[in-house]
Amino acid sequence: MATATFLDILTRKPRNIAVLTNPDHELYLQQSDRPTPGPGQCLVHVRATGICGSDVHFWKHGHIGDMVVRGENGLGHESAGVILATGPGVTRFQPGDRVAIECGVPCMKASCFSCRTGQYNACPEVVFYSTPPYHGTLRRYHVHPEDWLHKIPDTMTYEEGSLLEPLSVALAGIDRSMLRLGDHMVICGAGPIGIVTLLAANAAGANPIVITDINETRLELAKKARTEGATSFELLGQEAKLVIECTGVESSVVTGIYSCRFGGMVFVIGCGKDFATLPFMYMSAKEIDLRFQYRYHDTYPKAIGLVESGVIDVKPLVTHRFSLEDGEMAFKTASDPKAMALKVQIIDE
Ligand SMILES: NC(=O)c1ccc[n+]([C@@H]2O[C@H](COP(=O)([O-])OP(=O)(O)OC[C@H]3O[C@@H](n4cnc5c(N)ncnc54)[C@H](O)[C@@H]3O)[C@@H](O)[C@H]2O)c1
Ligand SMILES: OC[C@H](O)C(O)[C@@H](O)CO
Ligand SMILES: [Zn+2]
Ligand SMILES: [Zn+2]
Repeated sequence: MATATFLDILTRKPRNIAVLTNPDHELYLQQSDRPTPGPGQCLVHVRATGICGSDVHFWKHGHIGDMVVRGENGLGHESAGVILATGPGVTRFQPGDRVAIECGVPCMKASCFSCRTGQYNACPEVVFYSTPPYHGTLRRYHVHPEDWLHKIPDTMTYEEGSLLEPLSVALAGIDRSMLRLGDHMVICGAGPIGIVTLLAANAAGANPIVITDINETRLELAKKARTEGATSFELLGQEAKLVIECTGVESSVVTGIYSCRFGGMVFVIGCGKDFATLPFMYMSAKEIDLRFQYRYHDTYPKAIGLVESGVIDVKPLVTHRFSLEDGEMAFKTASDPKAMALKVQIIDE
């Protein structure tokens, strides 16, 4: 069965295709040869990839902070697929296994403080696929170290597998924000990160939850995506104990700060400008904590369990689907507010 899958796909689709950008802000498809898995690596046929706000940002703006697009750069880091072949020494996987790809591959050396202490998202040598200078996983064939692949159950779709990545961001944020049952909460921004944070915060017991956006459609999508049981969706009734900021836009961060109660916390997931002006002394007089999230560590197993058990339903996030060949159109849709997209997926059958 697995061998048939392998031969079938390679015969039908012998060439690798990827979606790339470059320092001139162009977006294009590029063909290349199918890679061969080396020791400890698996060859994955990437079946579903979601477009992240960061992918659009690298394309349109050429950088996020000091991560700069300096050459041709493949996009995409929210991917799931099926293993077609394994390299020498691979022990945990075999062809036919369905996997989610964790795109940050840290060094894991004992001499690396971040890796040694479990905060591998801070590894200075991390290869994060799609962050320059590393190509992304928005490609047909991708080789990946087996250690950073996560088996997904047969009941989980590839799309859900790819959504484990933004869910990982939200889970890491919820964890570090120390959200507690019954916390009054505001989420700024109803993009995919804001909505998946809404789903996770709802599951974690925040109540009530208010979500903001400047785009009505996004707020409607947030309402649709919320799970049964989320209450008091529109009225907080008092200042927030916790604000999770999912836009990175300065004015939104400031609004978040003014929504906070004495001793509350503004937890920033969104990526914004290099410098921001904040109401410094207001925060001081109200003892408002400001914390940040940078990617995630050790979230995939938890995310798989939450989706598999139905505690978090990520499916409503997907609004548009395109083939890999239509990758350019997929990015235009993801970045055009008139398209009213939330999560755009690129699918390769
Ligand atoms: N920290 C991390 O590790 C991490 C990981 C993934 C994504 N991100 C960042 O998280 C952010 C959200 O990602 P996304 O994919 O949801 O992006 P997105 O652009 O799809 O969503 C952002 C939303 O914010 C809304 N918005 C803009 N200005 C606003 C304002 N002033 N008030 C309220 N809402 C406003 C937009 O209308 C949009 O719906 C991005 O900045 C992304 O780069 C950070
Ligand atoms: O989901 C992961 C994020 O998009 C990336 O960390 C990005 O913000 C920078 O590379
Ligand atoms: Zn991302
Ligand atoms: Zn390291």
